[in-house]
Amino acid sequence: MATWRGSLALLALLVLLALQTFRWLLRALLSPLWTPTPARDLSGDVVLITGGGRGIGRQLALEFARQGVSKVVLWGRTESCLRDACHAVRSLGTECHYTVCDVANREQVYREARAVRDKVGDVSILVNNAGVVHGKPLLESDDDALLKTQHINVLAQFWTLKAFVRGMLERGSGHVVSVSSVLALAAIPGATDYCASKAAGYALAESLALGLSGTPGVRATTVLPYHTSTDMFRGMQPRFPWLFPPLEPETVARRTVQAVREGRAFLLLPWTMNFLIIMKSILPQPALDEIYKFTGSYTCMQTFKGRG
Ligand SMILES: NC(=O)C1=CN([C@@H]2O[C@H](COP(=O)(O)OP(=O)(O)OC[C@H]3O[C@@H](n4cnc5c(N)ncnc54)[C@H](OP(=O)(O)O)[C@@H]3O)[C@@H](O)[C@H]2O)C=CC1
Ligand SMILES: CC1=C(/C=C/C(C)=C/C=C/C(C)=C/C=O)C(C)(C)CCC1
Repeated sequence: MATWRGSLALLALLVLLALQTFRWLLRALLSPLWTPTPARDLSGDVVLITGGGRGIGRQLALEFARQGVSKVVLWGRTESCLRDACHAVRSLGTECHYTVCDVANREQVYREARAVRDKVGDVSILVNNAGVVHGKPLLESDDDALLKTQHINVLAQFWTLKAFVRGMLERGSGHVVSVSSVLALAAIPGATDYCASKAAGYALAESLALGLSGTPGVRATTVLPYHTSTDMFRGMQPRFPWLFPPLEPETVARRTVQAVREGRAFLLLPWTMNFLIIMKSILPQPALDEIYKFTGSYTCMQTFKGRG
C-alpha cells in the first residue's frame, strides 16, 4: 500500500515537473515576442580583450570598436601584434591601449589590472579569449606543455575574473565573455589537453553565468566556436572540409559582439553544431564512433601544423 502511494506521489511529481518545464519552455520561446530586449548600447563601455593582438581576439577588438565602445584595451604576449591591432582599432576612431601581459602569470595580471584601472578606467566588458594549443598526442607531450595549456586556457581566467568582476559587481554593471570551443562539448584525439582545458573553461563559464543570475546588471556570454581559420589550428582538417568549412574569425567576432548586445548566455557556432550535441545525447557510443570515423574527426589532428 505504502509503495503504491509512493509511486503515485512520484508520478504526480513527474507530471508537475513536465508541466512546469513546458511552461518555462513556452515562456523562454515566446517572451522575446512581446517584450523584446533592446540591444545593449555599448557607447560607454571599456572592453579588455586577452589575446587581442591576433586571430579572433583582434577581430573582436575591431568589431567592438565598430559597435561603438568607448575604449579598447588589448593584452597579449607579442608587442608587435598588439601595437598593430591597436593601430587598426584607432583607425576606426576608438581609443585603444595595449599591454604586454602573460595571463598565465597571476601577479602580472593583478598588477596590470590595477594599471588599467588607474590609466584607462573601469573595465566593463572582459573578454577571456587568450588560448594556446600544442597539438601533440598526450603520450608525446612534455609535462610543461600540458601544464602551460591549463595555465593559459583555464587558470588565467580565474585571475582575470578575480581582477575585474569584483568591480563590475560593485558598480552593478558589466559583462564577461568567455571564448570556449565546440571541443569543450565534443572532444577529438590529438589535442587531449586542449579539449580538457576547454571543457574546464566551459564549466567555469557556466558556473559563473549561474552565479551572476541574481545580479541583473552583470552578465556572461560563452561562445563555443567550431574550427576557425586562424593560425591556431592551421593544418587541422576533418574528412569533408567542403561540408564542414572553418569559420572566419570575423564571423565569430561579429556573432559574439551581437550575443553580448543581446545578453545571450551561450552561443554555439555555427548553429548546425547543435545537432552534434543532440546526437551526443541520444545516439549510443558505437553509432557515434562510426560518425566520428566517417567524418574524419578521429584523424583530423594528424595534419595539424598550428602556429609552428
Ligand atoms: N582557431 C580555432 O579553430 C578556434 C579557437 N578557439 C579559441 O579562440 C581563442 C582565440 O584563438 P585564435 O584566435 O584562433 O588563436 P590565435 O593563436 O590566433 O590567438 C591566440 C591569442 O592568445 C594570446 N595568448 C596566448 N597565450 C597567452 C598568454 N599567456 N598571455 C596572453 N595572451 C596569450 C596570443 O597572443 P600572442 O600571440 O601574443 O602570444 C594570441 O593573441 C582561443 O581561446 C581558442 O582556444 C575556439 C574555437 C576554435
Ligand atoms: C566531432 C565532429 C566533427 C568535428 C569537429 C571538429 C574537427 C572540430 C574542431 C574544432 C576546433 C579545432 C576547435 C578549436 O577550438 C564534425 C565533423 C563537425 C561532425 C561530427 C562530429
